[in-house]
Amino acid sequence: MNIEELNKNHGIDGQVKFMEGAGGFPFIRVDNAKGGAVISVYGGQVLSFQPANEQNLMFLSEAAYYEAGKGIKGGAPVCWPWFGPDPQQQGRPVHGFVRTRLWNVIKTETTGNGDSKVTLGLSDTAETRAIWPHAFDLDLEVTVGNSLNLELITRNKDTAPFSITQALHTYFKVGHIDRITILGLEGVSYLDKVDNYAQKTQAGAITINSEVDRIYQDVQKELVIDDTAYDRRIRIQSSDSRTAVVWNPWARISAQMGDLKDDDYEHFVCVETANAGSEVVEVAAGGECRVAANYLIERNIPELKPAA
Ligand SMILES: O=P(O)(O)OC[C@H]1O[C@@H](O)[C@H](O)[C@@H](O)[C@@H]1O
Repeated sequence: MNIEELNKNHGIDGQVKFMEGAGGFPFIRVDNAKGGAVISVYGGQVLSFQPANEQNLMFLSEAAYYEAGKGIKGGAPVCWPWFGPDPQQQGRPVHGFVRTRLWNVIKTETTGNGDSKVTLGLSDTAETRAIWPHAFDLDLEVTVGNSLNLELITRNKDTAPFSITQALHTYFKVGHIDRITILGLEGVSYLDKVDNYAQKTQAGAITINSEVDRIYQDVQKELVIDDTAYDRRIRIQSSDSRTAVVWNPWARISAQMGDLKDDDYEHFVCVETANAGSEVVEVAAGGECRVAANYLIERNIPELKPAA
């Protein structure tokens, strides 16, 4: 992909700029009055989002790999057409294959309210059909404004239905893992991956003090990460998703992962907007399905302040 041509065809003066990023991958720098973002065309992956006068929303590992065939650790990887291990146990990659593909730039635009919108896309090729034998168009629409909006659209170009699971596997930056609470999953049942997929029920808000890897099912629309270290709340509003995945690797796994520093687990949590576990989506021939997440940072919430 030629950066000069990308800028000529899709750059927007002062707002959307293409550049060569880490690993030689094309990156997109988005800036407007409300916030900024960096998007990698490799992986179709937002790497950072920073509303004006705010800390970054996202964790991006300093030890991340920027190499063809490897996922970039951090930001918002796209897991598709399956979430987690290969559902057919054929040794295909965990979380599918689109996070390790170079996507196409479909279009860039400024919306009516001054947000910047970038649409990336990926379609089947002989190589993808050898991994997953279906014809598809996959689009990711990234809208950068006061909040960050991600919408993933799957179109089935085949003559037969296909089934997918999927996730927006976002890594949220937190002040310290000891100082966060995740709200909105109280009383919700989940599969506990660190306890052999045992089915459990969430008692109260989530706090994290050991490895957590859970698939929550029948989830309502809004979740909140309440971060008292950064004195902010991240509001996660999901559409067309009934599954939420909460993941923190904790110390041992963080130290084992080559693309995380030993203590990185203290500074992120993944709260993923998904269709996964028992929520498998069937897409009719010629049909489409969507999943979307909106991330908004709120600060200085009066009800969080101690009474005067
Ligand atoms: O592939 P990544 O980005 O390292 O993420 C891996 C993790 O992703 C999470 O979504 C899964 O629930 C975990 O089981 C898994 O370990």
